[in-house]
Amino acid sequence: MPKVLVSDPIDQAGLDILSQVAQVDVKTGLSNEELVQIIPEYDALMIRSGTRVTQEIIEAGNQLKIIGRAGVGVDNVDVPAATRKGIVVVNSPEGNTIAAAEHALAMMLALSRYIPDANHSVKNGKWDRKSYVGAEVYKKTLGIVGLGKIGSHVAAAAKALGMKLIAYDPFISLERADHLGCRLVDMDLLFRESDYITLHIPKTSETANLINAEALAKMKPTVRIINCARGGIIDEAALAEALKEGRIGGAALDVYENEPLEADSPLRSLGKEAILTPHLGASTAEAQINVAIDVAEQIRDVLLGLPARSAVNIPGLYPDALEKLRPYLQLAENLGNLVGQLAGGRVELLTVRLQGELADNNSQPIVVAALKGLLSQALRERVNYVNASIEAKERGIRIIETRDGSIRDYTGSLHLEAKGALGDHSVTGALLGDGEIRITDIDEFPINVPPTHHMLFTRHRDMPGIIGKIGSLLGSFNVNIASMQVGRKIVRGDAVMVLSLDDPLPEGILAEIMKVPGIRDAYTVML
Ligand SMILES: NC(=O)C1=CN([C@@H]2O[C@H](COP(=O)(O)OP(=O)(O)OC[C@H]3O[C@@H](n4cnc5c(N)ncnc54)[C@H](O)[C@@H]3O)[C@@H](O)[C@H]2O)C=CC1
Ligand SMILES: O=C(O)C(=O)COP(=O)(O)O
Repeated sequence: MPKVLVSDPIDQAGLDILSQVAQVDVKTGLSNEELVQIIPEYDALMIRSGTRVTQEIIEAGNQLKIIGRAGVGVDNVDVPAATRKGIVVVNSPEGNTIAAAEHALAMMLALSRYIPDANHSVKNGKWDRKSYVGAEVYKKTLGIVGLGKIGSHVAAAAKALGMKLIAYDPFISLERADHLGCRLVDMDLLFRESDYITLHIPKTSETANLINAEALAKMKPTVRIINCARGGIIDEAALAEALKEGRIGGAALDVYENEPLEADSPLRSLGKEAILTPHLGASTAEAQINVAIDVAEQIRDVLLGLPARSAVNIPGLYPDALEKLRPYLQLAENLGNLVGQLAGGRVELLTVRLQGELADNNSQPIVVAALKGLLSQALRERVNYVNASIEAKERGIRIIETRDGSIRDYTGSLHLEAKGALGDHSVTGALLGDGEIRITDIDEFPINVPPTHHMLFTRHRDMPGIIGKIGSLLGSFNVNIASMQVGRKIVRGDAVMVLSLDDPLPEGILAEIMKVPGIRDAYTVML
């Protein structure tokens, strides 16, 4: 039974799903060293924001197939390291959207009315109404940085509160912003015009320190900033200083550069103009059930050999597309494997041509599948859909993708050409109506054979007796032939022979085949 390590608190609903297919160990609060020590025995790791999955942990995880982040942000996972090692990283892109958006809205209103401090003072026996005269959000300008899932939900609610909305997000369309009632502006203008600024962007190298001293200096002295996105997007020291000096109106933070927040952080000593929560954006019962189920299902599926629906490091493999392309991915993998062997390894150029109805599809998964096949001789099970592109890049394999929808011999077919140690070789394959795969062309010789585990290819002169000789030679080595096909362009010209074999070819037989008069070349291929 596979083993799953759950290293952060996860709702029982997720653990129940994992338990159907794996031994589940919940061990929270482990140090990096402890994780490095125990990770080799696990097939999957399930986390939230509390576990930092470092390169060291990933490298030690020799059994690891999947890292599941029960939430959105994967900035605590070294995704490039996982990709290189062929480990799928999945998250739950929508499971906690509402929770995070509602937390940001709660922070905005609480900040405007000093609710945490007012509450604290009443509980401490006071009745102070003078100190807590707040501000209304109605008709104020809310600047939303990041108009994705959470930002959009915040926008809809803020609209209902009567706020004016402006947004900065270089990756969304004017139409989308318009639809949300938001005016798209540049970042500078957002900083200058906003009465409230709320952040809903991922932490990346571009967004780190986005709100620094320089940005703070552009803002209104009354601006209130809400960060329920990620720590490190705001320069905490600069923010604390601006608040202390009254250069901005307030800040509500849920996330911090270092979590837990340091005991001596200058943020902790701020007054009623600052609200701090301990990364509670996703902490609702509903969100925790959603993300736990979403990610546990994906871990279960990957452990069962099925694809994950929200992998962050498998390009282009979205569930709908995947379902449609699945038979073609198998075809691409078989053909990649075949052409790689025919080209004799050390492939420097792979041309992938999508033909017929296949030409209408996203080529990226097909190319990845072809590369996986191509590299599988060298890398065996170490290559998968996650790392095939990186491995190919590291080996300097150039890729050319083309499409030709007009080739309609079969509904959809795929043509691969590889330039390798043995020169240029090409293969074409198609899917038949019943989903069966056929190799339909090798080095431009038409054939029609299903791929099988053991295959023998020859290049020879089309002449009487050659097929019989090969047949009896294989028989003398006790190799059973499942099917045989000859492809030729002209009678008594050059030809190819493809044999599907039930048994592996024994040592030495290729040399014997090469001695048969008329044979120019012979290759064995294992798919
Ligand atoms: N506090 C908490 O507990 C939670 C925090 N989060 C954080 O919220 C973030 C956003 O989550 P979603 O809305 O679900 O993600 P999303 O992917 O739907 O939206 C992110 C938006 O940011 C935009 N963006 C990316 N780089 C940008 C840049 N440099 N400047 C401006 N916009 C940029 C993208 O175009 C996208 O529209 C997550 O990455 C995560 O870090 C998410 C859930 C809970
Ligand atoms: O989903 C996210 O990005 C979050 O920040 C939620 O973090 P958490 O799972 O509550 O530790």
